[in-house]
Amino acid sequence: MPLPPSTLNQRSSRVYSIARVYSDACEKRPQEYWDYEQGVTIEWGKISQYEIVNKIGRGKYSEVFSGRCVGNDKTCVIKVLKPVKMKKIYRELKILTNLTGGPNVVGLYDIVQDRDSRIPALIFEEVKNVDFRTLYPRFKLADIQYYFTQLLIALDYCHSMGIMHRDVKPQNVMIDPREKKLRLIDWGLAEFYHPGVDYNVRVASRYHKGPELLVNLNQYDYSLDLWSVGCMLAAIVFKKEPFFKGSTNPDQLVKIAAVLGTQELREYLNKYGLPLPSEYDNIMREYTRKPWSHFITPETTLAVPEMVDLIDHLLRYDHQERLTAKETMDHVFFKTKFD
Ligand SMILES: Nc1ncnc2c1ncn2[C@@H]1O[C@H](COP(=O)(O)OP(=O)(O)OP(=O)(O)O)[C@@H](O)[C@H]1O
Repeated sequence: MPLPPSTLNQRSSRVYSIARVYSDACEKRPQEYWDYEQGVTIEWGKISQYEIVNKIGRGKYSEVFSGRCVGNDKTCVIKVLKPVKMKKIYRELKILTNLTGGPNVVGLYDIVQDRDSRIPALIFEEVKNVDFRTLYPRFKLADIQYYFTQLLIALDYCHSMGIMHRDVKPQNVMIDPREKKLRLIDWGLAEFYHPGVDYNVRVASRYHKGPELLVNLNQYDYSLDLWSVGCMLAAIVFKKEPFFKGSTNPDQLVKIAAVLGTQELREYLNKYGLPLPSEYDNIMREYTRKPWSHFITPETTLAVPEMVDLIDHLLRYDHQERLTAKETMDHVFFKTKFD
């Protein structure tokens, strides 16, 4: 039985931006692949198979525990979802089932449901993560090359599968340095990309939000994730965590404009025929673009020219100008040997 038409791939009446790569990744796959509106068929596992060991995290949308699988005594992570719209739960499940097994994507072992509350819990592989505030300050250029290649492999994979992560930030990149293992987690805000569709700009976490989200440019795409990668790299290299530290969402764009320039922001908006939202009327100032050398100090030994050039090609207002995940991996920074 064919599925009824979906609202998820309905194009806007004015299409002004389309992804430079993988724009047809969903359209070329069957509707069952991306349509989570009609509900998804879930093969529920047995909750009795898992035991909670202790609490390891609390997010906006979940409580996360380390756990044990009774059957094979393997450790796992149990993410108990908070009650949100079923549509959001279906989306996370559909995306995870499509991506699990992909390179550096956190592995989904099982989906179980509490008998009484019927609240779903997701069972994941556990990563022995070292907090980024401890790990990143110790990174040498070779470590950045290695771990960011792993992150870009995960991103290029999900983009090629028609999925934007939309919440890339250090807290969602689990790294086990002993095993040299990196896994991209938290697919709760991820979404399928369809060309010409207007997306909600209330995604990602403030410090890693791309300018497109802050100016209400709804036709964004995979390139949003590359802005967030640029923010992560700039924070590590210029020893400024986070690199853009806005106190509110509008202030986040002000912090970006103070580096990339206000005239350059206007040129970006003009290209796509969008106004600067009125919420900026009283807070945006005329900033001139700062050269990257402004952030170089005796401590920023990681800021070699290849690295600075890479950051420059990621932290671009214009989402269409940013390097894609693949282009980033091909950048000279990743081809240079550092010791
Ligand atoms: N597979 C895993 N291995 C190790 N730790 C994990 C794993 N999954 C989640 N965590 C921990 O739990 C925290 C919350 O998980 P997750 O980001 O998936 O939940 P969330 O409710 O969507 O969070 P947020 O509100 O930050 O988006 C993570 O930041 C991490 O510290």
